[in-house]
Amino acid sequence: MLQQRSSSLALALSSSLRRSLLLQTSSSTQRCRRAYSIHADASSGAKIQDIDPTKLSITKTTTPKSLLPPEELIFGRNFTDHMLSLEWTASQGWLPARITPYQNLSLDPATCVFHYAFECFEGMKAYKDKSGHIRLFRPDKNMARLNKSSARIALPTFDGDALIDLIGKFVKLDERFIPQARGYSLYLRPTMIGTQRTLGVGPPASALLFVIASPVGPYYPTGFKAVSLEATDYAVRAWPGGVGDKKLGANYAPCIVPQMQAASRGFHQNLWLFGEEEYVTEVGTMNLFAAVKNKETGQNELLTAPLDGTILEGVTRDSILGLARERLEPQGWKITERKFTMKELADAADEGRMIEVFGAGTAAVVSPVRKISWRNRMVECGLEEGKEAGAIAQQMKDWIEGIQYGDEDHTWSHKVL
Ligand SMILES: Cc1ncc(COP(=O)(O)O)c(C=O)c1O
Repeated sequence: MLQQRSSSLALALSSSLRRSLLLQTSSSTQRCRRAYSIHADASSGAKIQDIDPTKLSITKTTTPKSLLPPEELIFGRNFTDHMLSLEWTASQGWLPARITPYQNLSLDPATCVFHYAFECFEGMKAYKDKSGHIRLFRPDKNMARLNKSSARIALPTFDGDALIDLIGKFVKLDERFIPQARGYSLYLRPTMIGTQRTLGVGPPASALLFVIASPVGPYYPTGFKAVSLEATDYAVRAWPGGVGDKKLGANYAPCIVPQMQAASRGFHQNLWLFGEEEYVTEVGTMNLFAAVKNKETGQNELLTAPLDGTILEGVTRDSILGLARERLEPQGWKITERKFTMKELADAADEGRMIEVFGAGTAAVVSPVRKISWRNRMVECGLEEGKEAGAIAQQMKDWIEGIQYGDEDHTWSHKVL
């Protein structure tokens, strides 16, 4: 029945978009410029529309889904009743947004997203606070990152505040899917794809931005479980001048085989190193933090790799750095964004200077690391026997969740009105 419903509701691209797909538009260079500078075109008087939230149309589902018991929620498997969609064409800009029942997309097999990976996405969450209000966590950061990602692959940019407004309306409509309990949230997946029907390699003249939502439970339902990592030295995820700092789907598929290889040897995730120096970069879908005692000064130092283009600019990473500078620095901690090597971590472990290591990302907030396999040895990451998290990881999770769930009033928490 589900299948029947999906196919009968297959999302047809609007007739205006179809028309524009048929039009042979101006030269690739011109289209590329438009994709990168949509706002400039709008301000110069051309009829290129940015997103206008007031033009939203809503078609509600006639077959609402039943809610799963919260303990049965599995990340990314179940979705809410509706989805938000916006089409873009090079000639018109952003067409009015639509909230419709959650449904299949119907795309020609020649659509450029299938051939040349014109796809970028975001991962963010909506939370219910104690008073029942919906809150988004730093959605402006996700909008800025999506704009950077889309611009890099010649997809259109957009007004981030306007999309936050629309996402708020979408989340409000599907609000019953957000359980009002600590640890639960609604995972939001804004996604943009190139929809031009062509095998020609060039900037897409049309795009689709859609947002779907999946209710999720706590990442660690029974408390933290520290993970073990395998440092990958035979493959690289990203390189200087590349696109590792953009959230492109094309960055993720090539990471699965090294991840599977690490899993086959009993590790939860692989840790991406870079270069002959074996700089520590990031893990799967998380940035990495290490707390060590500085060799020269003996000062406690919280380290993470710098934003040099080879790691994703994580919202959680930025939040941890902000909170650490505000709340740990006054306690004597040094907070550092710099390149550091796997050898430095191994030396810290060998010399009793390792305090703790943890991953940071939207899914888990923080993920404590017990050990890292590197060059046929195991680097222990400072967790005491029987402990699953260090004090800094625990403190960061508490601070960030306190803001996400509205226990602490903070400018990072965006209340959906
Ligand atoms: C490669 C990668 N690094 C880091 C992160 C963490 O980013 P954020 O904190 O914005 O979720 C993610 C998750 O989106 C990711 O996919």
